[in-house]
Amino acid sequence: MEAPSADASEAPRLNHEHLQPDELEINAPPVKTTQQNEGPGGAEEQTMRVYLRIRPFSREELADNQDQDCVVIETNQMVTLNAPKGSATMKSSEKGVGVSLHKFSFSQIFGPETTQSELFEHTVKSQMCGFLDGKNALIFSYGVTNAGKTHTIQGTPREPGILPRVLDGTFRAIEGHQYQGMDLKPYLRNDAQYLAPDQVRQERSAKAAIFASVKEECDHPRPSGGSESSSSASSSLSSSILPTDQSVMANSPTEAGSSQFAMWVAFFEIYNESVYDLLQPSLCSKSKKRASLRVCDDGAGNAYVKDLRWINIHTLGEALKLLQFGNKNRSAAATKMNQSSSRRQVCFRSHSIFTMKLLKIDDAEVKWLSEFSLCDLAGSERCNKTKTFGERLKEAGNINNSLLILGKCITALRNNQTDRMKSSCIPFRESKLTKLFQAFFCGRGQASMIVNINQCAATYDETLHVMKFSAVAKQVVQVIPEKPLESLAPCLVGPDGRPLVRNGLVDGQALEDSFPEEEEEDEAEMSLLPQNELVSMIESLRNKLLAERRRNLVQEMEIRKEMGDAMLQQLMESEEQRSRQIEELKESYQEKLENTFEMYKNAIKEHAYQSAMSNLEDDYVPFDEFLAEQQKVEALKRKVSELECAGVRAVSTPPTMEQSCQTQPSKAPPAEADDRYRRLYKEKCAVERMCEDKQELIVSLERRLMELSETLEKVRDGFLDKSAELELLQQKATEQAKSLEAVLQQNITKDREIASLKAELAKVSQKSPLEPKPKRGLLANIKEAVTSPRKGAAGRTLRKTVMSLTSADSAHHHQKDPLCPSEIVKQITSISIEPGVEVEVTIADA
Ligand SMILES: Nc1ncnc2c1ncn2[C@@H]1O[C@H](COP(=O)(O)OP(=O)(O)OP(=O)(O)O)[C@@H](O)[C@H]1O
Repeated sequence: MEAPSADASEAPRLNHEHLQPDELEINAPPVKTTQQNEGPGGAEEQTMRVYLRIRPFSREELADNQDQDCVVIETNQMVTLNAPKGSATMKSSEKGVGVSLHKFSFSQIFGPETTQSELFEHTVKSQMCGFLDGKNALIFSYGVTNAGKTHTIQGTPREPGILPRVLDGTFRAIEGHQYQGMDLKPYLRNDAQYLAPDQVRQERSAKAAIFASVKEECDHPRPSGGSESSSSASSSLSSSILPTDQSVMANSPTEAGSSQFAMWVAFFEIYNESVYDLLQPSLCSKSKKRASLRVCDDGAGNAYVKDLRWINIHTLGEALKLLQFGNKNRSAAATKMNQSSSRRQVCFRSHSIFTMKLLKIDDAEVKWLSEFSLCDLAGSERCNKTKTFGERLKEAGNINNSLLILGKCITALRNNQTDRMKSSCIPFRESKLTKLFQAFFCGRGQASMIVNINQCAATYDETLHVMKFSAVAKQVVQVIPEKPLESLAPCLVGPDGRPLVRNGLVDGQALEDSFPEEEEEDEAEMSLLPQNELVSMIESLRNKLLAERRRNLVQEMEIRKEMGDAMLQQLMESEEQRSRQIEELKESYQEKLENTFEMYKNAIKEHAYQSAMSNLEDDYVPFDEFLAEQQKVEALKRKVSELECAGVRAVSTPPTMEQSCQTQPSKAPPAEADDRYRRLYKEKCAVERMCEDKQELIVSLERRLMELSETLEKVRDGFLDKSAELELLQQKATEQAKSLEAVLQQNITKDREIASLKAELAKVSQKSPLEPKPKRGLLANIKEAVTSPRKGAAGRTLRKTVMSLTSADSAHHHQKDPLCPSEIVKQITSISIEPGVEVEVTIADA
């Protein structure tokens, strides 16, 4: 194992001591990475080729800060994975469980800059050459959703993937040697069937129907749910491959001579553990329910898909049309893998398998038949991370289950090979996928795997899981027999051992009769056995059944646990969301309440002011006027006193004013003085009258002033009363807000209790899953808490909504604005409120 880099070893969590023995074993470079050993009988022994392809970051991912150096390519065979902060791996390593750095070795690593052509040259091309020489090959792409599996297998019109390149290479190699008849067709898994003329006609019309519907699609394109296929795909694909891959020309089948080649293809998917033909013309309409196909045994231990449609093709264009047709039928879904992104993208939810069969025909005799399958596995994903539910959860469960079984098979194969003493059963038959690929793992052909990963920090844990899986796969040793090719020629024998091939051709009807379906064949074989053997067989079958059931139970538990976890997570999240909503509601209610009180306060103040002003209006004397009157009085008083003084000075022995007025003068004054005296006396009397008038006016004004002061006093008292009432209302509102808060607190406590009960429920459901009970909406609870009358205070609380006030009492006023403050004030003042009676006012939301 390569030593970690200096930087890595300095980091506290990255040293070797933290590496688990498991990891050390996984990361150990395989003994037979590139070398091939000679097996018994000249068989070729080699480890399974496992390639790693790292896809480049998308612009969105870079913007989302997904580039955290999680994947570091050390050499072209060694890669290091560094756990990013926040990943489950990092969290476990921080707790001292596991490590944050993992190293993995591969047959070859292809970085983000690798082109499709380079990938093809260094991975699949050798297998394609083997295919042209009669060898079987299987390529499967494995990785999490959105890791680039489909891009690797199919590619785009501008960057064709390995499948179009294999097709292109094959057609170039057999160019000029194509078998034009359609009467020799693949049959079962390894054999060929001779077709009668009417069967040939059926084949031709089936093919024509598919191409017609593809043409229709091209003429009336509709939004594609899958890959980037388009009407121009075939031509652009073809033109983009042709100039680059000239080297393929050199790989024409060995000793082609006068031999001819027929190419047949099939395209199917495994979705929710059911096999569906993707080349069924009726499928495109999607109106009919799809018929699932059976996986049967051909009698020689090879699984095949019964009734699968095989189409004879002669050009790359035809092949690409079929690919395009099949892609439209694939089960896909829109996913949001990137947590922070709202962009959804279509991802395939099934394993798709495109199989090519090449028949080498010499003098109307099938010399050999080779098979090349490309399997685009559905993306493995964590249900709880991607928030899958319903149908998606079922799909994810099936995908994860079939990948789990694939992993089990590979692990069992590796274990059996490393410790031949402990040969354990390999569970190929537990899933359709492994059942179909079993032959490849047992030496029927070369299998290789392309592991696709992205470098996103968000999917680090899943990527690590994929890498661990591939590390095990890489240690599987494949034994491929080096038999002469002729011995692999299609051949069938019946139960009596007689070959069914006549003149190199297979009699289809005889085959149908001789090889019933799997179950029937088992029965037939068993009936030939003696009774005691049958009993022991039954016993062993029963044991197997029990073991199988146990395994299934464990698997079911695992799946249930994962589903339970996902549901629990979802529930917790919805609880969190609800608590947030409650908080928001609480805040908005409080704000509304405060606004309402502010409005009331202002309205009451205004009302008090208005009423004070209207009282004042009646008795109002402008201040200037009042001052002017007072000044006049003062002036008059001054004049009186001046006149008095003047009178005293004018009369030498002046009588008192009273004497002068009431008695006759005792001595007659001289005439001049008498006149003057009289005049003065008159003036004095006039002034006195004026003084009296003014005095009266002053008195009356003073009285008015007193009255005004009293009125002002009253108004002030009224205002103080209103303020006191307002204070009371405010206190009431505060109490109400507190009680609302208490109710909300109770609700939150109840929600917490519910959450803890759910957690318990989830735990219990791991043992015995229960249906989750429907819950009462929290909003309903809040509404009820808010609207239900408080007990105890019922007798003292007058409830009246402004809405009802406005509608019942003054419906004709302010119809469009029920919360008009002046209207509210009027309504309030129209209610006579007894002292000590609380008024609770609820503002109904307009
Ligand atoms: N090597 C690459 N270079 C450029 N773009 C790539 C590469 N690999 C993948 N992509 C892009 O990444 C996106 C996801 O790729 P793709 O659909 O092949 O993923 P997938 O693993 O097949 O996903 P799923 O399993 O969900 O179907 C596509 O937009 C594809 O074009």
